[in-house]
Amino acid sequence: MIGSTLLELTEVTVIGGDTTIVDRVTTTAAAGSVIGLIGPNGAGKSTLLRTVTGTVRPAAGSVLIDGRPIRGWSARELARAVAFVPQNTNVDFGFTVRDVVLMGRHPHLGRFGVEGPADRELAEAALERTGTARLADRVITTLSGGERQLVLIAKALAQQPRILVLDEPVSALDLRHQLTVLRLIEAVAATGCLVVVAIHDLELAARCCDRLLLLDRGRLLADGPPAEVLRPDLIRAAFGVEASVRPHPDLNTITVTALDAVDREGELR
Ligand SMILES: Nc1ncnc2c1ncn2[C@@H]1O[C@H](COP(=O)(O)OP(=O)(O)OP(=O)(O)O)[C@@H](O)[C@H]1O
Repeated sequence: MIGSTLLELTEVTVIGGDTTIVDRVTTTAAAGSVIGLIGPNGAGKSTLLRTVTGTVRPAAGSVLIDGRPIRGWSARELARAVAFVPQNTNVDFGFTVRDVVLMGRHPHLGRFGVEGPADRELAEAALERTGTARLADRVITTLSGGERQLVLIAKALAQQPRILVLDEPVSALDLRHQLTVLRLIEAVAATGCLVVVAIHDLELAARCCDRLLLLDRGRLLADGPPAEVLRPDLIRAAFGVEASVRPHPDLNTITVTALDAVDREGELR
């Protein structure tokens, strides 16, 4: 169930070199909802996600969690509230999968940093939920890209965050594992967690997100339910493609098919 506002971005602006990477983005997101971040390569999706995880500091604007600016939060406080699954799954050399998932518990451990039985149980549960329990004793560097992606999702689940931030979580996954992650996202949101996910697959985005934010060259071009954002004119303006957008024949969702590349400097700007 969608709850009250948990995350508020106000006029968030990020500058890199002499480029404005994120340009005055304002939005809010409620606990228990799934927010999808879509847009072309280089639109600023990862950068915007990293303003929520606190790893990128906006040049202007504010990021609030629970009404409090995260600028003043300690790294540990932030890590308790926000879990991040990055796009490039660089992993810690030599650790087993179980060790990596247990690391998700670190922000919650006491002064001596020792995991207890409850932490181990949460890690095992996260391994089960992501279908990675059979890999638990493997060294993470020996896993395939998709397996690694699932393990990092397991680590984030073990963290029990209030906000789960995922950057392209299904990019390396086969159809079945994409569904696994889709269901996990739904299940995590049902527990009251806010899920913010950057995703290129517009059909998956439509299926799993309550709301989509369409970013284009750092600017928020649209913010609303999937059916309102995945319109041919908006897709043309952001992605530079003519697209066919149709109701799905079997499911209560929509299909998006790119037909032709067109000039991106379209009618919307
Ligand atoms: N430190 C920086 N200095 C200059 N430009 C940067 C810097 N960091 C990122 N950029 C640029 O900002 C733009 C947005 O990058 P970002 O990774 O946020 O995009 P994205 O929407 O996640 O893209 P993709 O879909 O390709 O992952 C890119 O053009 C990138 O090259």
